[in-house]
Amino acid sequence: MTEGFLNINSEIGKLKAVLLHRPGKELERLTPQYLQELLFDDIPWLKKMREEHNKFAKVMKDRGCNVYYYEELLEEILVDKDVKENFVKDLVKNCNIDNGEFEGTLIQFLLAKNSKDLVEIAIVGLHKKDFPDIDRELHLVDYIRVDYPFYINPLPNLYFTRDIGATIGQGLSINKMKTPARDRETMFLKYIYQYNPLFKGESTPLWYDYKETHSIEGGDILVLSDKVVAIGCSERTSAAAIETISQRLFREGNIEKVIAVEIPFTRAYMHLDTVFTMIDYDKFTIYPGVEDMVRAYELTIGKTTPRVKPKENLKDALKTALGLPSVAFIQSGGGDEITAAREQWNDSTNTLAIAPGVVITYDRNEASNATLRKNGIEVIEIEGSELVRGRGGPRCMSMPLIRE
Ligand SMILES: NC(=[NH2+])NCCC[C@H](N)C(=O)O
Repeated sequence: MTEGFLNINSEIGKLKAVLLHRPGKELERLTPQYLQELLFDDIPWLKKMREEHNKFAKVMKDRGCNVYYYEELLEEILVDKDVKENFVKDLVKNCNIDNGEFEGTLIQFLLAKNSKDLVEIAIVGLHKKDFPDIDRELHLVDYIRVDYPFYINPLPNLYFTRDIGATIGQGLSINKMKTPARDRETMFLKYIYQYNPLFKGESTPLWYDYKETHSIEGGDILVLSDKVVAIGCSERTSAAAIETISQRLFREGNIEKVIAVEIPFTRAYMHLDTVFTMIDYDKFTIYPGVEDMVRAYELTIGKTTPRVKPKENLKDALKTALGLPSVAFIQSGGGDEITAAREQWNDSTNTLAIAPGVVITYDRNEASNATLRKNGIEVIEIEGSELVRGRGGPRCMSMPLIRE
């Protein structure tokens, strides 16, 4: 088997390649009416957001990391006629048009676009007013959805590339998202995985597929070492998915232990990485508000499903699984309850380690950043006034592909 491209054996090894998506016009399709459905709490200002995102990418590039863009990888594969045809059909199928005749018209409309424009529509969406006014017989569904603005929904959450897929070892998990708002994002990743030569499909094991039943999202997946993965059991990631992926990692990969971390099922803590991230070999940052609420379970290989052993607490579970004499939990928020809660909402604990003890964070989380520095961590701050409005930080906005 040829060497694959992907390689992630830790959360903290020097970051060499990462997958991002630069926020685009899909963000300008957010309106108050559809905020909740599209998983936003506020409407960002795109121009500023893109500036912030460019700086985020630059910080990583300056430290020797290759930055790949989702939209570019997708564009590259769509120059192939057959891939494009399948892609367009899948795209339209995903839109629940419920009108076979119109579906055909839409497919022809999209096939006539070049790769760049097609990717743009696939991400930004297709507003009804951007579709040529054709004479067609209206079906019941057209009357019923007359007020709904889109034929193809926008994907404003795509810049949170973390959640869509997760590199574990040399393989990839193409995640099954919990909500329809993000479904299509993972379908795109599957196309990239299958057809972009970068991913060398045949030498990259697939740990999970977006077509499976139970949801799992990348914000819950933390690769702690070449043998240990932590997976949050959360509002977004189900216990059943954790069992399925764990058993595969044990059987077909090098992973020996999975620590399932049960966190409260609520929007503020949607994924494990919104309250807990790894920042050095033996250091983690954690939101103090959840420390007593999380429960940890150790999963190891079983006959058909993994064996599950409840652990005393998270710290203990990490210490034994990683074989460390001790692990340090650095509490976010600088010791004040109100500050900690406010900064957690603004992703203070969603740090992205780009090397052991070196993390990228939002500058706005002043108290949490100061605490990290006091604990010997190098903190690289980026501005995130607009980026944060989608409820995600540097970790959510990045999907690591290669770490040293
Ligand atoms: N890994 C993360 N914490 N991602 C945050 C994703 C935020 C996004 N608006 C969502 O609700 O899906």
